[in-house]
Amino acid sequence: MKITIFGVGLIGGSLALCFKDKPNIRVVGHSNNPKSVQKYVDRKVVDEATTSIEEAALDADFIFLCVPVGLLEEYLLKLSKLPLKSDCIITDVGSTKESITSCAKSISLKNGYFIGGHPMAGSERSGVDAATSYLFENAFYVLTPDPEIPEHIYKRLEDLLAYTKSQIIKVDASTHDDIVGAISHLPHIIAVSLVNQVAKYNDQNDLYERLAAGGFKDLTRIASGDPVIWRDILLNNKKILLHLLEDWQLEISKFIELLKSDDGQGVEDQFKFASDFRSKLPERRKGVMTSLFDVYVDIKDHPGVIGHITSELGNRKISLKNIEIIESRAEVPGILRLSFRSENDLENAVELLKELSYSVHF
Ligand SMILES: NC(=O)c1ccc[n+]([C@@H]2O[C@H](COP(=O)([O-])OP(=O)(O)OC[C@H]3O[C@@H](n4cnc5c(N)ncnc54)[C@H](O)[C@@H]3O)[C@@H](O)[C@H]2O)c1
Ligand SMILES: O=C(O)C(=O)C[C@]1(C(=O)O)C=C[C@@H](O)C=C1
Repeated sequence: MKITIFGVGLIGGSLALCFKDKPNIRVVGHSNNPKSVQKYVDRKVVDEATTSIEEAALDADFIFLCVPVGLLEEYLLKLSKLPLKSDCIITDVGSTKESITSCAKSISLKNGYFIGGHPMAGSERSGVDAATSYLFENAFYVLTPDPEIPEHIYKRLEDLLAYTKSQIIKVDASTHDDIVGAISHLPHIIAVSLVNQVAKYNDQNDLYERLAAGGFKDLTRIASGDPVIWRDILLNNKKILLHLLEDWQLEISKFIELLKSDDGQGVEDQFKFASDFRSKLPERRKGVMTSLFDVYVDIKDHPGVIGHITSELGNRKISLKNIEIIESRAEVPGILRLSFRSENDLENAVELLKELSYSVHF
């Protein structure tokens, strides 16, 4: 089976890694740039790579379009003019679904079928170097098949995506764009605006930058997303985003009023409502930066404490996926976030840390 990936970046590269070395699968990457083609092969992200669209598409059983949203339709049009393998499935990973699914409906693919897709996992990083086979694990993977897509074709794509260990969910394209506009695109705009607001104050006094800590960093991680990727997403979902931004202005105005009128109860109510809603969100829909299997450990500020924890874990053959110092200031206890790849590793680590009298929480 041949799987072709156009755009072997964060998402395309991660998909390639999910499929590579699986039985009877050959993964082929495409790039316009001969140096990138060589890099994909050298890094073993794909089995083969080419700069020729025709060669990449020829005989492919599945084609994944993983380029920026603004290029998806162009690629689909090019593919529609090529002789595709019978029953070839073309899918995309774009963060918006309405325009590409309408485009697919308006053109006829020779022998092929188009099914829109969007893995709800990612990161602020981009490019093939950020790709990982774990990216989609436990995340939702949205598919937006046209009602006319035969069930057995849809099933073929669903079966292949099992390699991503994601959870497939079928949603219609326009509902997808409404919801993802609110839970992904709007937050990216807010994060960027907030960072830019603070950057202006920082021009006058760089203490802003130096004091920016947990809250600011947590809220603004996504402001580091790739500018071209986000330009395309926001312009493509402009209609929905303009409504959402108007609603956002109302939310902000609410706070202006509450503060102007010293309405402490109103402020409390806003926080309480938000906290109640947030606590109901599913525990884990992870990107590469978060994990289902995390534990937080309180650590005292003395030399060797991190080494002690990691070597004790190593002695018990518990492998760490990631380690992060959340807070570390002289004389003040800090917090260590330890991430594991499996529930079993997490449980063993927690047992060990408790034995060693560390205070752990989740
Ligand atoms: N970043 C995320 O968190 C995320 C999550 C889900 C879906 N997506 C979607 O996935 C797609 C890819 O995003 P990404 O984050 O992997 O970006 P990326 O920048 O890591 O990868 C984009 C790929 O497209 C290629 N590309 C860029 N411009 C090109 C051009 N002009 N011609 C040919 N190829 C070109 C790049 O070489 C790269 O391989 C986008 O449609 C995005 O909306 C992104
Ligand atoms: O985790 C992140 O950094 C992301 O931005 C991932 C994220 C999101 O907003 O949740 C970004 C874009 C996608 O299309 C899907 C997922």
